[in-house]
Amino acid sequence: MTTATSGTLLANGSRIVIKIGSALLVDAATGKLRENWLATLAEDVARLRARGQQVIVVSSGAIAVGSKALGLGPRNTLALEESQAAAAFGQIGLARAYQQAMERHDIRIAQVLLTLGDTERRRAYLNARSTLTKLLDFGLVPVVNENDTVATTEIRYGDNDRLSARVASMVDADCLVLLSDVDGLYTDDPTRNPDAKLIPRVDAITPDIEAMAGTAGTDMSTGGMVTKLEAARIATEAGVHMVIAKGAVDHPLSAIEAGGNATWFMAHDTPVVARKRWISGALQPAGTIVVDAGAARALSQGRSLLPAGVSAVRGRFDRGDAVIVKDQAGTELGRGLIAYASDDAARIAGHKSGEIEALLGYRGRDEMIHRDHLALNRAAKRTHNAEAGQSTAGAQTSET
Ligand SMILES: Nc1ncnc2c1ncn2[C@@H]1O[C@H](COP(=O)(O)OP(=O)(O)O)[C@@H](O)[C@H]1O
Ligand SMILES: N[C@@H](CCC(=O)OP(=O)(O)O)C(=O)O
Repeated sequence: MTTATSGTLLANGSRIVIKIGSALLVDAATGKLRENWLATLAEDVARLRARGQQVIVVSSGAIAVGSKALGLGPRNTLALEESQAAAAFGQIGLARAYQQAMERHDIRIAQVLLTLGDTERRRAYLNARSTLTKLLDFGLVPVVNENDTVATTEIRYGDNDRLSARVASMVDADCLVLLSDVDGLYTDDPTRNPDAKLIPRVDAITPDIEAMAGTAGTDMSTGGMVTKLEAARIATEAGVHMVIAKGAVDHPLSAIEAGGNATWFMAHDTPVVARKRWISGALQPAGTIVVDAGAARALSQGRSLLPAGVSAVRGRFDRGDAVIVKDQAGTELGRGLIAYASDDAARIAGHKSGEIEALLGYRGRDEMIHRDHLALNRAAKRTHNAEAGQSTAGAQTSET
């Protein structure tokens, strides 16, 4: 991959998550936030937003700021309750610094504190996802950190590398940027081995790649490369590209786009993602299915389309053909492979799945389009997220 291509992945993504490490944001000697640097990051964020990109920041630094101000020792020497108290104190200063830096560009921020459990338990996950997407729809920049004060050993990440990857996967981001004190993954820890070489691109996180990762180089940070590779695995498996780059330069995002040193971890296409890409990009649609509002909302939650949610069938097609799915206003929601030929689809449209056999004389599939065969447009997913919280009861779709 050329550096131009890698910069393009950041420039072209519509949703970007940026993780900022403690060592970058906080001066180790004074424990003060690097406000001048933050100002250049805010300029970068404003530039991304001006071209229509949505941005989420995941920022570390609460413990580093709080522990210094409370006169406590380095982070790796603190007891859990000391670091939790330091985080509670430091988080206020952290949020204020982001607010001041961003409001110079008329960007409003919102604070979101999450634990590991919040990204793993389904209900909490769905709530966190809809809050984040609602904030993006409102035009805000969510600033996320771990909810250190409530997190017990079992439910805490302890590192924002993995948290940021979960957030990126949760909101269906295109690109996750880990800004660090190092400009990428090296063959060995470059702070200990001067012969270590930068690896510009990783397509698969093999045992050889894992063997290169060491722990953190400063006593302010946690995890080092080990948690960054774990983040890369979470992100790439969820279809999110990830890049590790040096943050300690002015305008660090511009530097990445300009093709500066970095390591890119390329997103995987899972079989379902690959099939959906093929459905939406390669197949010529033979007809159109119009769905009602409840079905449109529930489709965007990832459910299958049942006949009952279909209000019109247009065109002539066979079973297995690609069709366009539209809402009643005529907006394309996505494309999918239909389980019925057009005549049968028209006959069962608006009917419950249990009536299919009586209507057609054979027991076909319950779903008109199975969710694994439905490639939704991003905007359709966002519409749902913006409306999440509204009841989808009665929506004519299926969890299958
Ligand atoms: N193979 C490696 N390549 C690059 N850095 C490595 C490697 N192994 C260990 N490290 C260490 O990881 C550090 C970055 O992680 P960390 O200090 O946790 O940063 P952050 O605060 O940005 O999360 C580097 O400064 C380096 O000391
Ligand atoms: N939640 C913690 C940050 C945890 C963390 O991952 O820190 P870092 O390794 O510097 O990214 C804090 O705000 O201090």
